[in-house]
Amino acid sequence: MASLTCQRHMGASSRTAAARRSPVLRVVAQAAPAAPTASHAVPASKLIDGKGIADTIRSEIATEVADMKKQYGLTPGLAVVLVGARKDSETYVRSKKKACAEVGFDSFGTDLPADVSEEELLKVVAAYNADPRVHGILVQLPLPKHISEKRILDAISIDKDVDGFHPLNIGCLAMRGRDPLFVPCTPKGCIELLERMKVPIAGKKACVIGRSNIVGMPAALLLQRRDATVTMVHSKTPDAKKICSEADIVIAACGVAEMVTGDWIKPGAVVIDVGINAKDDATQKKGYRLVGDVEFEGAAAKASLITPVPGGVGPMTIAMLLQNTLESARRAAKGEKAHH
Ligand SMILES: Nc1nc2c(c(=O)[nH]1)N[C@@H](CN(C=O)c1ccc(C(=O)N[C@@H](CCC(=O)O)C(=O)O)cc1)CN2
Repeated sequence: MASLTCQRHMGASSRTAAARRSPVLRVVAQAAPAAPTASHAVPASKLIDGKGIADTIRSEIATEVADMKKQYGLTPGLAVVLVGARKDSETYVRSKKKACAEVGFDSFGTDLPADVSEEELLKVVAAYNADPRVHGILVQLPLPKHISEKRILDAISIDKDVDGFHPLNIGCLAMRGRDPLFVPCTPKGCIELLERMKVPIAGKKACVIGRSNIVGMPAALLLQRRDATVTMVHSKTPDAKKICSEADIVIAACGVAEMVTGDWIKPGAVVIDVGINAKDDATQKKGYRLVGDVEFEGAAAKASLITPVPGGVGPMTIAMLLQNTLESARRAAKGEKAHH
């Protein structure tokens, strides 16, 4: 096992299975006719424009990449590994590669069939671990059932773990006096939205709904590191609504479409919705529309600020991935490496 010195760097079931990964598309059938598209009815001053903020971050990154190329002759490189042919995963992988091209990164990709063996996948990861052109490695989740996600994520070099899912990175996130090399992209994006919107976090009550390894748990740790008083609620929490309705900041990542209704929200609270669910909507060309884990209009009526779905947290996930990869390339340019 690697012995890690990571203080050097700083930076920052349908129901339950979906909640473990996020933001991810979940399909929700709906008998009643579709409601009108949500964010139209809400004043712009209440909306957190995740897409706009992500675009700003991406152009900041493009400038830094150009500088890095000039100063060090180094181009950041991201490797994206896709196993199988899930439509949503294919879309996210395509978006990641496109985002790389737009900011001037090199991107590397390996697409493997759904029945690939764990050993083959481990070989691909090992090759990217050893490739000096690659500064970040991302294995798109979820993986097919026969592959141990744990084994694959553990195999990614912590120096290149731009998803921040390696247990050593998560462990450092959880410990006082330690900093992870990388923070998982979706929760990092949630905090970046709060910070760019100048939402005070220290001393505030925060409620994180959902306890997944990739969103809920790291989001709670990040809020706590910023001196919020954090309560995590989940499917076994008695009266989650009451706890949530006392929070100044709500991060909803439970994987249940529109579960968080207006009566969960304290007047003036800031609401960050991580969910992405497809809801039948006959008025839409595709026959569905995307909704979050928050019932948007009801929550927006109570909140001071709220993220829409789509256009909220989702685009930030990719912006944070680029940020993590850039940071990894910067460390490589400076010859920094975690101790193994
Ligand atoms: N290895 C990883 N796998 C997965 C992660 C992850 O962070 N690392 N997260 C999710 C999926 N995801 C990135 O991979 C992701 C999800 C959604 C979006 C996004 O921009 N969503 C848009 C809507 C897109 C649509 O129309 O469907 C939005 O919310 O506006 C980006 C990335 C699971 N797997």
